[in-house]
Amino acid sequence: MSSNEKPTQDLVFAKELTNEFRSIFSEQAQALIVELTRKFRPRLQELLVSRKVAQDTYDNGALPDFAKETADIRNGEWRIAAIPKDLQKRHLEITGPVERKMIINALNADVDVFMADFEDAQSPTWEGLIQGQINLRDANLGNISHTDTKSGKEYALKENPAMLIARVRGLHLPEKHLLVDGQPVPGALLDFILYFLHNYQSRAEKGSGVYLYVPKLQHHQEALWWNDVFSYLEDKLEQPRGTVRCTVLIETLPAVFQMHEILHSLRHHIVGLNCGRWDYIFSYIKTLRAHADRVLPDRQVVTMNQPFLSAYSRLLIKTCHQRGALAMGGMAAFIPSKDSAENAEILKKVRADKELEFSNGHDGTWIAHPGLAPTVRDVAAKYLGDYPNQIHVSREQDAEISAADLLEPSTGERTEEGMRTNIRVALQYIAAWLSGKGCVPIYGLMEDAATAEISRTSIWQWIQHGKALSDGRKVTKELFRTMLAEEADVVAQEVGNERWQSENFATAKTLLDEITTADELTEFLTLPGYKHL
Ligand SMILES: CC(=O)SCCNC(=O)CCNC(=O)[C@H](O)C(C)(C)COP(=O)(O)OP(=O)(O)OC[C@H]1O[C@@H](n2cnc3c(N)ncnc32)[C@H](O)[C@@H]1OP(=O)(O)O
Ligand SMILES: O=CC(=O)O
Ligand SMILES: [Mg+2]
Repeated sequence: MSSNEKPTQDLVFAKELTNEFRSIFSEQAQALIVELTRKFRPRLQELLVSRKVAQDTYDNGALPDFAKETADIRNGEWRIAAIPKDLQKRHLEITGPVERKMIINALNADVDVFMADFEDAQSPTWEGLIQGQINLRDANLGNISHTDTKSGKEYALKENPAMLIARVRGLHLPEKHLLVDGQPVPGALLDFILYFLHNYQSRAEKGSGVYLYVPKLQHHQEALWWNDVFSYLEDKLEQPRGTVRCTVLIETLPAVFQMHEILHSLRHHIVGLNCGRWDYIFSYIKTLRAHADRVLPDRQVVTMNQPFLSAYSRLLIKTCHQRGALAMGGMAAFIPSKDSAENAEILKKVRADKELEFSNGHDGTWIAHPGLAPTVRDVAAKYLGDYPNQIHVSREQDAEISAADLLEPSTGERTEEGMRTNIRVALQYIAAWLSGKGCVPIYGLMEDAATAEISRTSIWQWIQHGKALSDGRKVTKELFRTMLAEEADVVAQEVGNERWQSENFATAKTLLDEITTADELTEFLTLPGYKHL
């Protein structure tokens, strides 16, 4: 097949392609998008319906549990395919959106891996995503460079940059700018096809594969769908089985009960699981939305020390090591401060969080900012020394972790300050996301799609269950609306009138109001948000 661009009849672009974007949508790319969409979209649509069916059972009182039908897989003796050498050591991974400057900075940071994010850290604007594909193609070719238009600063790759792993979008997100047979192409499928097509050759020349993170799975059948997609494109492009190697984020509550099954479904393509703790907390709220006894307290107290989160991390490690897979830790949302005393406190908190992860048995972990690398490297070295990972450390002797442990209700207060902070954070994040920025610093923390989801669903859940704040006031729609008006004024003061007007704050306020006061929980804030992009 020629790789010259020639639009096919079956594929409709909502926007005219720029010359640069045409290099991404070659004739071959277009044909693959049509073929794989036709082949895999119907099954994906069924899987998304199954999510709703499962949620109905939880809304009717059932709790997630380990499935009887798959006990054989959980109890069987098997391991995933051997992990490629260049993926065995992942002590430290930095993450960030697929922006050109960030990619270069991340690949040059003192980390083992850069997770380039089409998901939580990336607002899915058409321009941002397709430019992101160009950026990652150039990064894998080793010829990425950038000049900052404001500062004039030049950016180029250092020798031996970090390993690049791309995270595709979640299965729920459509790509409305690209239609096949009149319907949007699944965003995740598009990200995968383009990333595979434009990078498999440069990766193979390095003796490496196409490495991915797969987010937000809710069922092992979804893992099987991905497995089939990977195999199909490998075969189509005559690449060996296992060219794609993925790490799956366990970041939904239903998925934690299916970790063996997910590893098994993807055993020829997977290398590990990751504790995506922020989406996991969001999913805990979402899945248990109807369960009044499991409503979470203030976001600030839902740390990895909460029993349900500790059980999740420990079970993930035990499961992975039993199957020869890496057990990756998650993101401490702290970012460095310019104030040295404040920064020392932040580093202390990051160190404590990472000590907990590595001492539990994680093989690596995430940071949001290069300034955290020395601290976390130090912790990794303490636990792993010269070992690439601690898969050899069996957790078989650890106590059983039960469904009850994974679902344990949390203790902690719901405070007025917690509620007001949730409102300000969600408002500012949604405004940033609508303006094309998927990850922003807010009040000293990294905020992205997953953390913002916790803020807004917490309030929704408090309203639905009529929970009381620590001062005795019941959380109602009226109380929320009063606070939203007040906190919007605070944010307007903080950001100034010009930014408030130009950066979608008014739209964000309306959207936050709608999704927080609706009686039906909005599945993802990015779905109604996407209508505005
Ligand atoms: C829940 C989850 O899914 S976690 C995964 C998704 N989230 C992420 O990926 C978060 C990634 N982190 C970030 O996006 C950023 O760190 C932010 C937005 C939180 C803060 O960024 P900034 O405000 O630019 O931070 P700051 O001004 O301190 O940056 C200093 C330098 O470090 C760079 N930097 C900061 N974070 C990163 C990063 N994650 N990767 C690469 N470079 C980075 C900046 O580009 C800047 O470079 P420059 O000096 O060349 O201009
Ligand atoms: O993707 C990571 C998370 O914590 O969510
Ligand atoms: Mg996530």
